[in-house]
Amino acid sequence: MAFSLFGKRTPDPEPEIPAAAEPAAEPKRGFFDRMKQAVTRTRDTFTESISSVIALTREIDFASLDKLEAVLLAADIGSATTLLVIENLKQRALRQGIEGGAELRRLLKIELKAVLDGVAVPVKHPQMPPEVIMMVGVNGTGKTTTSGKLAALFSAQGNSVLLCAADTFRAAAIEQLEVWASRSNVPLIKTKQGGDPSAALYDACAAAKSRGTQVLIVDTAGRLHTKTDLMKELDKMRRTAEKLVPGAPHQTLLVMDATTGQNGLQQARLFTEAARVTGIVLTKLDGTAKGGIVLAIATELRLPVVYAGIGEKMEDILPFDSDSFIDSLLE
Ligand SMILES: Nc1nc2c(ncn2[C@@H]2O[C@H](COP(=O)(O)OP(=O)(O)OP(=O)(O)O)[C@@H](O)[C@H]2O)c(=O)[nH]1
Repeated sequence: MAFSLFGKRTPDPEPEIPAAAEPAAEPKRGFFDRMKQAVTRTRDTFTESISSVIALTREIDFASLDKLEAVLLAADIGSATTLLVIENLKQRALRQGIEGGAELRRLLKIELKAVLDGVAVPVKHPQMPPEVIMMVGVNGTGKTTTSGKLAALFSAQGNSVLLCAADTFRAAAIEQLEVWASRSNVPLIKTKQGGDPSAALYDACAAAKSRGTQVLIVDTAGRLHTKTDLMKELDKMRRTAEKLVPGAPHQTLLVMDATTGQNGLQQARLFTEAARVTGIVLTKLDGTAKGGIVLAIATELRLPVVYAGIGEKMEDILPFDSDSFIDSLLE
């Protein structure tokens, strides 16, 4: 993956936004290593709780699977996922037996991957640029940061990118996005605080079309108001975008904070009902033991996690991949 985007470094006008790493400061780690590092705390908790079952050398019986069920229920993977996985393992045990802990671990990995792969949806990229990506979600989940990181990532992959600051509710969000834009050398369209987000989006769509820009990333406001208001605002934005760009927004990414665990799911539901969400960006996967929420998202929201935020720096974003995630969780 091309993460070689840190040659240029602009001075930091806003100290609260962590600076991108210097090329020499971070050794180039592979994708898997970065995912593994990010889920360290989740893995530690998970491994510790299931170790007594996984360590068994005798054939796995229903009592062991009930024990596994109890520890999975206590983890953040959610009850629906747990019940599904345990039921499948019990069927398997009945049919052909499960030799011991090592075999159980292998089967558990297969089951958990199947949960994630069951909701993977291919993105419908537009035939003509721009591809419009709208970022939605509750305050503080990391929408602005993620918009900046994605702009840098897509641009490093050779795409022309435009950022749109449609979070006109919080003045600092516009300034924050400006910093990210200048860091990644990506142009930005904004309006003043309190302005109409749809007006900013209209200008951005028009600019992206006339400039032949490939990707337009739209940072929206994250305030949690009533579902009706939220729907109205997001609907208006969608209609505005579609007027100028057929099929826009092509992706609506809901940004969720992994540290909020199961609580975040409830708020996420509001957005999935109000905006036609196509995928999840799960931020702050680093430093939380609640990474198992990825599985609850799949079972309960029926949406794929498409990117994972693994830190505060510009390069701290990974395209999500179920194999790397589950292999990192259950080495
Ligand atoms: N550790 C870590 N911190 C993150 C990550 N993503 C975002 N953050 C931090 O989370 C905080 C909130 O991020 P913002 O991007 O301002 O959140 P927002 O959703 O745009 O907030 P509003 O504009 O109020 O809606 C910032 O301090 C970010 O640096 C991540 O993947 N890991």
